[in-house]
Amino acid sequence: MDVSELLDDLNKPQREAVAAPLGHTRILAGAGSGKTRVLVHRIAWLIQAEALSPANILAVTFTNKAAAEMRGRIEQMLGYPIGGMWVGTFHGLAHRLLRSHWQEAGLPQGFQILDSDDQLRMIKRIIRGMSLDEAQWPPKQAQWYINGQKDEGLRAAHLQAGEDPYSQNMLAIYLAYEQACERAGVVDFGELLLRSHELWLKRPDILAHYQQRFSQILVDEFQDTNTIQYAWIRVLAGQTGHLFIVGDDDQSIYGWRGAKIENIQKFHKDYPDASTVRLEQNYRSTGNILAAANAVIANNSERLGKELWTEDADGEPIQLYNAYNERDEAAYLVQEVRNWMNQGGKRSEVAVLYRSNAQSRVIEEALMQSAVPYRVYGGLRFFERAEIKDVLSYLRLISNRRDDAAFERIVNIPTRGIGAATLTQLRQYARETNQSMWQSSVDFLQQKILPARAGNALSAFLTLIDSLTPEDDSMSLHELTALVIDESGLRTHFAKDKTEKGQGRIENMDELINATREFMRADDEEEMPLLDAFLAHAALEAGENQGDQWQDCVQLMTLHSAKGLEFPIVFMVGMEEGLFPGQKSSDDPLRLAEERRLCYVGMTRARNTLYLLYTESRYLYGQEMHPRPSRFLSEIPVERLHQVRSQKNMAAAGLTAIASRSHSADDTGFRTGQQVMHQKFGPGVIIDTEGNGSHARVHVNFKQAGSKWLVLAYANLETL
Ligand SMILES: Nc1ncnc2c1ncn2[C@@H]1O[C@H](COP(=O)(O)OP(=O)(O)OP(=O)(O)O)[C@@H](O)[C@H]1O
Ligand SMILES: [Mg+2]
Repeated sequence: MDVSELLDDLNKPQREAVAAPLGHTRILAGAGSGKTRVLVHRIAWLIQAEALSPANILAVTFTNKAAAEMRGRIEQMLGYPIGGMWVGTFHGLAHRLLRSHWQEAGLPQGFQILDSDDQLRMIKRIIRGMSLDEAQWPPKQAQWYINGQKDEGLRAAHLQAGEDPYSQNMLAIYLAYEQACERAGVVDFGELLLRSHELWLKRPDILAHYQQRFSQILVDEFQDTNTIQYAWIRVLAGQTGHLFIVGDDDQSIYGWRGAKIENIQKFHKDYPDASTVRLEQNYRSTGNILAAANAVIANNSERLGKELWTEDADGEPIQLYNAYNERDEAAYLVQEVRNWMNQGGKRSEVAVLYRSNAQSRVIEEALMQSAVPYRVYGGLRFFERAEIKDVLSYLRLISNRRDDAAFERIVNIPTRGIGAATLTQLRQYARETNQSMWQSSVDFLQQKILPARAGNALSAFLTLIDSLTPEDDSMSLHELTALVIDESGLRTHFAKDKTEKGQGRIENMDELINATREFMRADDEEEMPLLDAFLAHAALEAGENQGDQWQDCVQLMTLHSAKGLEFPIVFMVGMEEGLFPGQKSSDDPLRLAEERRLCYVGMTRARNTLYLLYTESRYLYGQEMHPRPSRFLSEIPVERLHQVRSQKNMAAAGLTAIASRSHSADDTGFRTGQQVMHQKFGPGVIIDTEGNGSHARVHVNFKQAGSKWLVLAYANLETL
């Protein structure tokens, strides 16, 4: 593609933006108006028309997937690879920077990334170590506090506790957490940005190097940057760098995680000479979809205000389906997907979007039963599954003995007789001597502090890790992974669990071996040991590459992770009050506005057909609900909607659909929703049933004991 062609498939304001003179540019425009397309063309323009080197360009995208697509698209346009360009997420880019400057940033060379689950465990331990009551000081709350401070660029040292116990304890936990991370040589997600930002501030020479290099900085989805991310960009741009930011205030959906819509306006104040381009033509959706989305978002106040129009025909009306319950909802969805496939459509052209991850299970089941391949983005991702994290923790400890989170996770998995008392002693010693758990263990063994049995068990564990650590690089990563799974005893451990769950865990571990076999280091990671590159990949990309990349799959994801994407067919499920908008948002105008933006994001993902589904009754989080239809549905002009079936039919169809399934009353003698009594656990409600005969199981939500799966043959349940 030569220079003139770069501008061919663009409208006038888009061309203006792509070919803008070097300087600061802000693009403010609604969904599907070509913002991302303009950003991609701009990069090609910088290289071709402005004769800049790809190495001068740094582009920030919202997901790793978007980054890969962007790179591919530009290479396709230019006809050659653009290795030197940096494109990635904020976290990915910050991570890359810290890998190159670990020493200057005060990190160990093999520092590992702590994902939010690891982080929570660590915080839990700290709270216990401080003898605080976990019920009164929930670890999740402390995690939220810590991450919130980091998003604002604040360390414990920057903060001052007030008089109240809340701020005092939170600050103390934050401080202890920072020290524990330091000791373990691990960084959490927020730390990646915070630390690279600090690195630049304390090392002007390093900053100058990057400022000289990255004269062009482009940011997609700017409306969802938080304080530290914006600060990071500003520092990098300095006096000479040029910023090209694109965003849509109506699509800001991460306020709950510290994103600041205001950054869009702040940008204008911080860079008064920036030119602003507005795009108003939508190229993605049909007239009906666009009109409906515009009508919904119009209910928000305090918008920067823009209208979108399309040259497209109205297209099909929006399909509104009133399901009987969540299974009926899933059954209808599967039926429509199959219709689409029968017409020659591809599965990957279909997206199912939900508000909460917990909604995916029923839909997954329905798709599975009909043998429709699907892929889940986000949610319980492959790399977040317990057994995978166990194996990864072994690998992490193999790579870095100071990784306390990994040590703690697997020291007694599978059980090897290292008890809580030993661990408490070790932790205390580690804190006092400011050493890792590993080093503390070594000291303990040398000084023969532990009783013989505990000492032997601990010593066996250390020997195991040492023996698994390769001495040279003659062993491939997947051989090492297989070895770890077998020698650690994890395989035998999980094989003892004969249920499907246990089987699934083994399959997952085998899939991990596949993942390590297929893993290829990125160009910029050549210096890094393959194992470390893989561990970083596992932490950063969790879930994004799940399933077989090449298989034609229906795409399942939360509304949040659908941002920036588009699909010919979109199903939005669970359009119900209490779920979407969520319960807590109903009486908080700010949160409600954010939910509405999320609805706008969801609707504008659809190109041709949009389905909105809601149910009369739903089991979620172990409770039965009888929700009202979402208020967002009533904000859509009726002439844009087509009610798919009448409510009465629906209820009947829903009932037969349920009765015809294996999960029905005939198999177990119980039905969902039934009240039961258990001798030990007390009263509860059946929330699911499966299997039959002696294998029949019921899932019961007990008032006191929480939810449990019980085998009917042994449960002695009484109906109430
Ligand atoms: N001038 C154009 N001519 C034809 N198609 C276009 C044009 N501009 C954009 N498109 C197409 O419209 C769709 C939406 O574009 P894009 O994804 O860049 O929009 P966006 O503004 O980034 O949307 P979002 O806000 O959802 O991120 C894409 O399929 C894109 O290829
Ligand atoms: Mg976009």
